[in-house]
Amino acid sequence: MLQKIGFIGCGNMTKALISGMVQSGSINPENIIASNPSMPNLNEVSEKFNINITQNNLTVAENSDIVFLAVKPNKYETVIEEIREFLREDSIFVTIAAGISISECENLFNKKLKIVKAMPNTPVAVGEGMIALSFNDQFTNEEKNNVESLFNSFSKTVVIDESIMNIESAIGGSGPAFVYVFIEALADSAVMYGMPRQMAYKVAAQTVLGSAKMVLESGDHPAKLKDDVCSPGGTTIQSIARLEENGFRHSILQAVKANIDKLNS
Ligand SMILES: NC(=O)C1=CN([C@@H]2O[C@H](COP(=O)(O)OP(=O)(O)OC[C@H]3O[C@@H](n4cnc5c(N)ncnc54)[C@H](OP(=O)(O)O)[C@@H]3O)[C@@H](O)[C@H]2O)C=CC1
Ligand SMILES: O=C(O)[C@@H]1CCC=N1
Repeated sequence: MLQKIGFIGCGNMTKALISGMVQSGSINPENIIASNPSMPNLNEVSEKFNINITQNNLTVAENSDIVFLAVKPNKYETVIEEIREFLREDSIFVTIAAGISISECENLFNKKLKIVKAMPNTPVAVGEGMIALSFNDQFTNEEKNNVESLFNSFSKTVVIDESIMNIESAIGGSGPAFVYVFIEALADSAVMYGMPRQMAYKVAAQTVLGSAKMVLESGDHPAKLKDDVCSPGGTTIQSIARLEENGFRHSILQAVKANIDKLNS
């Protein structure tokens, strides 16, 4: 059983993961510990979620069954060097860093460890996360199932081959930022015509949420769902024509390409 869950680095992604874990009710906050050099984020998660906190990464490394390394990719080498002798042989190490591969982590540890590459996104904080998982060759099927069950208890998950992890990262990990820009733009355009701003955010966000649910639950192709909204000679098709004229789809394709190019650089 994966009883004790540790986070090294308590930034935006750790705060979202802890929020999702605790609010799902599937993980007892007493079994979560996070470390960070500075205190403000630690105090925030301690006050909000009642988890354990420390400024010492080794306390997390030594006392956790599953250790998330949630620092920026450029800090990986230093932190792995710091903790490598302190992780237990049977611990599971989870890397969530964009663009860092399992084999890079294996090389930094320079010993056999159970390593999961996980790519979460911030909506995990509200129970609507998407997490992709890849495992190295050190897991039994039962251990993989246990890890998957843990992630499934607070998020949607998908197990993928690591060769497509950067693609998943570009749309699943980064995607929420694209969607927030879309929501903000939609709301701004309503504000421009006089709608109160908070009302505009509510209408725009609920519209995105409902549309996403239609894709997930109807099983219909997104193009069919779009066609259902576009009345012949109506208003929506005027907007769609303008979006196409301005290269909306191409712009998204280019945004994802830039993301993947950066991950591969
Ligand atoms: N944000 C996101 O949506 C996603 C992020 N990720 C990945 O998650 C990781 C973290 O990203 P994110 O949370 O956004 O970044 P943040 O900058 O918000 O958080 C990083 C945290 O690491 C802490 N830190 C710095 N040095 C150390 C150290 N030596 N030991 C322990 N903690 C340290 C920082 O503390 P301090 O501020 O005190 O320096 C900070 O709180 C990245 O690798 C990123 O690729 C993956 C998917 C999505
Ligand atoms: O921007 C980043 O580098 C991270 C990875 C995925 C989301 N945020």
